[in-house]
This record gives sequence, C-alpha cells and structure tokens, in this order.
Amino acid sequence: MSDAKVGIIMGSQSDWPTMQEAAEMLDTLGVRYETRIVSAHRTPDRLWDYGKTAVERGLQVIIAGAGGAAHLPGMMASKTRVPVIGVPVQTKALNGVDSLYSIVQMPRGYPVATMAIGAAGAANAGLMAAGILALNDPALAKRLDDWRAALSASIPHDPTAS
Ligand SMILES: Nc1c(C(=O)O)ncn1[C@@H]1O[C@H](COP(=O)(O)O)[C@@H](O)[C@H]1O
Repeated sequence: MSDAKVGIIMGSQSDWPTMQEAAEMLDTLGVRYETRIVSAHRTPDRLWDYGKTAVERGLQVIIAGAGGAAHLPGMMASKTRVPVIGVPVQTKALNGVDSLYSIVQMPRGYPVATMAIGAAGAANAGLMAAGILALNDPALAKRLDDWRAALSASIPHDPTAS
C-alpha cells in the first residue's frame, strides 16, 4: 500500500508540464502524492482499477487533469467517493475552453471541483488538496497558513515599485 494521500492523474504524458505545477505545490507543502497516466479514453481499465482501489489505498484527494474531451475527472468521480479536483489542461485548438466545459458541468450526484484552465489551475489544485488534508492535519495547516501569509507579504502596495 502506497503512503500517498493525493493521487495526481492525467490523461496523457503531454499533460505533465501542466500537472507538474500541482506536484510542485504539494512538494512545497510537504504532502505525499503519486503521479499516474490514466485515461478514460485510452486506458479505461486502468481508470476503473484506480477508482475502485482509491479508498482502500488511502488516497484522500484525487487531482485529475485532462485536455480536450476531458472525461477523465468526471469518470473518476463516478468511480470513487474520494473527492476529485479537475484541472482543465490548455489545448491548442480551443485554448482549454473545451477542457473546462468537459469537466465543469457534471450531472447532479457526481461532483468535480473544477479549477482554472492551465498551470494556475494545476497549482491551485495542489493548494486545494492541501487545504482539504489540512482539516485533519495541524502541521500541514500551519505550513499552508505560512505559505499563504508569505504570498500576501510578497505583493507590493505600489505598482510602480520594482
Ligand atoms: N482528455 C483526455 C483523456 C480522458 O479524458 O480520458 N485521455 C486523454 N486525454 C487528453 O488528450 C490530450 C492529448 O493527448 P496526447 O498529447 O497524448 O495526444 C491530453 O490533454 C489528454 O489529457
């Protein structure tokens, strides 16, 4: 059994540069995770197994990124009650609006917490996962509070200051 608390899954190797942002955020915050390529379209059996075993393997949050006809996050949400955070990967043809619409409008009963398109969405997915885990992990809560305070402190008051 892996000790990962967060599963970062993506439809393709080509999603990794985007999804790496989620992984880096979890590294920064000291959260254990695993990374996998899982595709509803190309590896449906892998998706089935991943969703079926997510709870027993101790996963508490799944971050799922996909582009285009991005069915992966929703299908994963159908297969497991582990909360799924969806990341719409930016696409060349339609700029990621296709990914966003594919992920965000889930039917009642099977929610996906949908982030912004692209790298910011992936980083925020890492933060969202950490926030969920921090509810039951005071040390992580402190690290997350410190990270947020540091970000606030880094924002200048004066836009002309360099
Ligand atoms: N949207 C999905 C799914 C899925 O939702 O199951 N599987 C792969 N893909 C997406 O296809 C895009 C192009 O993939 P390739 O670069 O491998 O052709 C990727 O953004 C991937 O997430």
